[in-house]
Amino acid sequence: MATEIVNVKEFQELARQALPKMYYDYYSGGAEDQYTLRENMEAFCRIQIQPRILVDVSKIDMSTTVLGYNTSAPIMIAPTAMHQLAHPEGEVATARAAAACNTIMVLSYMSTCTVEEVASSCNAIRFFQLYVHKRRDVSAQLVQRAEGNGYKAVILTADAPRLGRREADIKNKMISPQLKNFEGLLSTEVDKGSNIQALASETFDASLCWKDIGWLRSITNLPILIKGVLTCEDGACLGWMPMLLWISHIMDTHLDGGNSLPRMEAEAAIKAVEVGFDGIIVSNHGARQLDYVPASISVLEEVVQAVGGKVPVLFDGGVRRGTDIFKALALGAQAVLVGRPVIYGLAAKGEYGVRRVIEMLKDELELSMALSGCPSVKDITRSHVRTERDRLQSML
Ligand SMILES: Cc1cc2nc3c(=O)[nH]c(=O)nc-3n(C[C@H](O)[C@H](O)[C@H](O)COP(=O)(O)O)c2cc1C
Ligand SMILES: CCCCC(=O)C(=O)O
Repeated sequence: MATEIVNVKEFQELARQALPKMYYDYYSGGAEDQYTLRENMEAFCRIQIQPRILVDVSKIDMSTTVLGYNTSAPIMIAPTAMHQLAHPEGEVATARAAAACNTIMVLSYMSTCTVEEVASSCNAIRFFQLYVHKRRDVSAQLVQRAEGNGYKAVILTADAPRLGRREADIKNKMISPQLKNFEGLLSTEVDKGSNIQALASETFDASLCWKDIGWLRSITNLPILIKGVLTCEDGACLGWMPMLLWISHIMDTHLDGGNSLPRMEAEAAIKAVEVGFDGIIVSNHGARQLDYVPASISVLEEVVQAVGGKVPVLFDGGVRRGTDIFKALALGAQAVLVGRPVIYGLAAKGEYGVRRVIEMLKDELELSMALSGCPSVKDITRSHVRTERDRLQSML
């Protein structure tokens, strides 16, 4: 008899056994040295939980809202490309699992099932992730199809003017399937170099910048969130060195103020709000773009502070445990998105596997809340966690 799967991480090994190496490497890999890939998970380990005792936790309520939509728990499915390489039912299976768990799914611009197929497969609440294509009319058509098919928000991924360097994909000559969303719109059969790389360079508009957001507003009435903008060294410095914060405070107060590192971080967050985004996703793209950026959990708090509650802040990168979700909520995220574990569940056991992944994370979060004295998500506060920065500050 097969041994019982007891946590999300164990699905990774099942996926490795189920998938051709080329696809497993594509899903699991990160950029270059994969430093940030390791950091995304290890940074969670450096945050401790500070539980409260003797709180009535006989009932735990994990439900929350994201952009006004009710969800059973603050856990969403991150946009990840090409689910049919993991399982023949692809994104349709993922969406059905999302519906069964009452969780929000973000469909990738690079999906293998079409926007319409996913929409008609179930009643999951769906958001649509957007890459801005070099041919703007292609992206505009996709956004309008999503809006017409009941997707509730657009998530603009802003950390991919070019594709990160994933060396396994280069070695494996990773090939992407034909993406049905683009049938009749453009050819995705590109056969030079690493096909995935060629697909990306054919697609991504590297000239996209802040001033183009007006164009995006003009093509849709949906709320627009921005994903991946706020992960930079600035936040990590702030997290690691309280002295730098102090020095920067002095610089801000007494010098020109415009060039200090933490200020730049805050400005990026504020800019996203000023430009009119309806939400922010703190993300380093699962460590697949620029290597040596900080773990996304280590910059979350600075972003939350800079945004100051004006729009919701969501989070992704390295979430593998209910305690990870608890930590992200304590640091100010409204919900987390989960990327690879969902694909591993899909590869191992199809729709059922995705459901199990989400259920396991929900069960772990519920237990974490009970054991830390938090009967509802709003009871999870900043003082329920202790970060490295807190520990360093307490030494001063
Ligand atoms: C295989 C794979 C494909 C991805 N495809 C996309 C994509 O099409 N669009 C996007 O915005 N992000 C994409 N991402 C990034 C995820 O949305 C998310 O930021 C990341 O997976 C979160 O980290 P985690 O995998 O540790 O949970 C992809 C990630 C992976 C692993
Ligand atoms: C060209 C496919 C890009 C999908 C993506 O965002 C990723 O693999 O991280």
